[in-house]
Amino acid sequence: MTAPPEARGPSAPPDTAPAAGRSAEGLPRRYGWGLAAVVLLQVIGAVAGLAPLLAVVELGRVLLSPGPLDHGHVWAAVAVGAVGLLVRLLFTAASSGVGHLLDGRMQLALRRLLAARLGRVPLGWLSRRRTGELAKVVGQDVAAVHPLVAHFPGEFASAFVVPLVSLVYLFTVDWRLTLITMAPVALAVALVPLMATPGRRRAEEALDAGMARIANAAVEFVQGISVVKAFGGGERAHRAFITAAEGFTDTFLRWVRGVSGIAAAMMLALSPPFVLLVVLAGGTALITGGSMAAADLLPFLLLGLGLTAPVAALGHGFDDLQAARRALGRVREVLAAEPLPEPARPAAPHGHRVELRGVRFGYEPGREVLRGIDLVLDPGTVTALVGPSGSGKSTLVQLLPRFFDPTEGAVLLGGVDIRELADRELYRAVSFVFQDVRLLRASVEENIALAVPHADRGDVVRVARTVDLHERILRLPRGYDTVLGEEAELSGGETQRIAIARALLAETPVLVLDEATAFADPQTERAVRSALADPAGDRTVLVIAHRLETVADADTVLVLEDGAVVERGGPAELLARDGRFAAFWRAHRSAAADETRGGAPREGAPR
Ligand SMILES: Nc1ncnc2c1ncn2[C@@H]1O[C@H](COP(=O)(O)OP(=O)(O)OP(=O)(O)O)[C@@H](O)[C@H]1O
Repeated sequence: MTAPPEARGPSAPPDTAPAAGRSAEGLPRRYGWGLAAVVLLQVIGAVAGLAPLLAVVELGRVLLSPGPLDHGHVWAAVAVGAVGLLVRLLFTAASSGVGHLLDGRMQLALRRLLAARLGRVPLGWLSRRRTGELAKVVGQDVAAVHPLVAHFPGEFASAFVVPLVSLVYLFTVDWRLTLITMAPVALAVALVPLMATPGRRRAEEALDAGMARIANAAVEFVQGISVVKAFGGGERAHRAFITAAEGFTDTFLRWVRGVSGIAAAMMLALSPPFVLLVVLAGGTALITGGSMAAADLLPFLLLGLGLTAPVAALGHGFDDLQAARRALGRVREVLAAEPLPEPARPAAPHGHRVELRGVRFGYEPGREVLRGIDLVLDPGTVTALVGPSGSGKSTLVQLLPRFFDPTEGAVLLGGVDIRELADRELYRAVSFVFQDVRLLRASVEENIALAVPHADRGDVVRVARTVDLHERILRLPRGYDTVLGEEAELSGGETQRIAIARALLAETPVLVLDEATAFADPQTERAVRSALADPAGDRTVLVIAHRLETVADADTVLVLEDGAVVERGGPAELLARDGRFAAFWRAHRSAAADETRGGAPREGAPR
């Protein structure tokens, strides 16, 4: 199902519509005329480039011919040569200009397509991808189309047209020496298929994969460097990088071994000395045999070299071309990622009661992480989700903001399947604070007001006060205008509180929260509590609870085990039942007691 234009998010630029001709495949069609112009200009330039050579041939003929010098002929040849040179200069420059312009446009279009697609893929798809991997696709891989657009079409066309025109001319001079002159090119062309065997393609793919492994190992090493240093595991982390680099060396050597023989043979066949040798040997034989005039050798010497040069250039471009083809393959793979289906006719939710009906979900086929979840979250209630690590808590809460769609069953908001809601509608209703908070390289104010871009400063300050950040922000170099990540860095707890402030300012009726244990400072705990306490009293809250306080204050507790709800009810009721929840409670209470060195646990008893 594709979304009609009106169903797209407000931020989608108009050029990103996935309409016909706006796919990666549609790009060559969209820029077809431009590409044709690049080819035509290049061909005219290249053919005009033959004129100076022919002029030299003519001059040779005139100067070598017996009798008085025909000045008119000489000047005509010089003029033709000069004009040819000028035309060549102008046209190849124009071709290159248009090619680079097109290249810029196509790269922009591809990046827009990628941005549009990345904006529509499930959020969960993005969180599973490595950052380095996607950055490479959007950056380097898109840039790799450069030779494909700016250089290859023109070079490819002239590599055919120039030799063809030259050959036609040479045939008119002497067909036998023409055939001899063609021998080096024919030899080189015969070697081309050996450069594109499946084995070589595999070797090239292995080379790319090896490079990607190095990039990932480097990114991971740099990202985790602080942890690695702190735990003295520097060598271990280096090892991943070194292993990747060594693996790459082996792959590279295999690739070089496979290609070097063919490449050397091609270079030899196309090298000027070899071509000259062939032409001279053939020409001498014909001249001494008396079947060709000595002056006729000149065009073969001049144009013969011109036959091989474009083919040699093509050979160099071939590797770039292969690399571009593989890069485009990776771009296409991202573009082929299934977007979350959007409804053709978005429905409107009635209220903000959340319901999960028979929800099943697995990241991979055959391995279910959620196995039939039924639950109702009523407005004005806080539901705490507890359960052992890996039981599926994060997966479950991520279904509400549509990180993924359930494989079976449905998530309903206000009685409507969230798949039937427009994105905008869903994110107006549901906000989330998960552990992995990303701040934008933007001002503090913009970061807090992400969901409400036109919020006034007063509101931003109000939520910042609620999460205990106001004083801290005032201490930043430029207060609320400080650009995060550039002018100032925030701590983990402060980052969490920015995310909570963001959610509070959005005032969505549904809030999904993962209580981060990593940042359990008193201020962040207070911020979480203010997020859970709703003055208006009708917010629907689902929280992955790690602290007993949160559990104790919840209206309902759900105990999740192995993807299924094994217990549900009020905390006091569950405690009285002495089942899974009671065990969880006791375990956490003794942990909390240990933390306070045997003192009384901080958490109160369930209501
Ligand atoms: N992106 C993913 N791709 C594949 N499997 C995943 C992914 N995320 C989680 N899982 C798997 O799904 C199962 C449930 O994970 P989930 O993170 O939902 O559990 P959790 O209860 O939130 O755990 P924790 O409390 O440790 O965060 C685990 O077995 C996990 O390995």
